[in-house]
Amino acid sequence: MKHGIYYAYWEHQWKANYCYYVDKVARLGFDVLEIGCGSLPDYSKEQVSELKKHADDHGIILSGGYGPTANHNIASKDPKVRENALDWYKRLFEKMGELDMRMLCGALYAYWPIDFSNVDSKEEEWKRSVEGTRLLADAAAPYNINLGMETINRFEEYLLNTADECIAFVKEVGKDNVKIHLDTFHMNIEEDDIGTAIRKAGKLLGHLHTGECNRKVPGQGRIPWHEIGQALRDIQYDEMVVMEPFVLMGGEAGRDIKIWRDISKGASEEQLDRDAADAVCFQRYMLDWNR
Ligand SMILES: O=C(CO)[C@H](O)[C@H](O)[C@H](O)CO
Ligand SMILES: [Mn+2]
Repeated sequence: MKHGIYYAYWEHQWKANYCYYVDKVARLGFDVLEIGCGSLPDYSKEQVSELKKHADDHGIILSGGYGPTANHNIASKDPKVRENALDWYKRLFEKMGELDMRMLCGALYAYWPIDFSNVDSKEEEWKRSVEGTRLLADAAAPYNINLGMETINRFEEYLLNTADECIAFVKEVGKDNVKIHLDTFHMNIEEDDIGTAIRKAGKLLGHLHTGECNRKVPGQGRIPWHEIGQALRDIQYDEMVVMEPFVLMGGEAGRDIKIWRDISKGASEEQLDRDAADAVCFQRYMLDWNR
């Protein structure tokens, strides 16, 4: 099991200087840095090799998170949008390949966060999404990239809210590199039983996000970590576990994640760093059955 953190814990925008965060997370005791992929297709050769060198020098694995914008919606009603989205993802996969990135996760089956004033019937959306995801999977396969279909709560998404829905979706897509991606924050809202949801996902679970009920770092809240650790052991989960805390107001991230108060309580960067370092120790202890 590899333990990671999403860079946006420290940031307000959906892009950043990832070299800075490679250095930081290595120092704090992580194995993985998850980066926001929105800017990657436009990276120059120099930017790619600088980031790759940082990651290699620090022994950090990079994974990719992406909340697709509406114009990158692979399930859009508009065929032109779907076509442009696929082209954009192809450019992304090329850059991810150069960076040795093997996981792209998020609401890749549609876009995020959803504008609920403009939704199609779930059945129609599902059909287009299955087709679009198959195309994405074929484009990602030559680079050995797995795609994590993130199961997201009802206030942000409407296609995949529960592990059951994600299991059905992934099975229908039927591509080896399309995996289930669960997130403890979303599961806390939607699942009857978090352990059961993980066990049902079983070998199809390809990625896991962690965070408390209010998106603080793991260990500062009331998510049932023992139950999750037991379930991960039951399915012998051996992929990445990436914490995704969000505690800062403002910017694109504050708006999309809906942070309307300073959850960090004015924490300095040093304090955020200490909390992350404590959280990765906690997460290894609670979840890593193979440690
Ligand atoms: O949990 C999430 C949204 O609530 C997602 O993992 C990411 O925050 C999103 O894809 C943006 O990167
Ligand atoms: Mn998540």
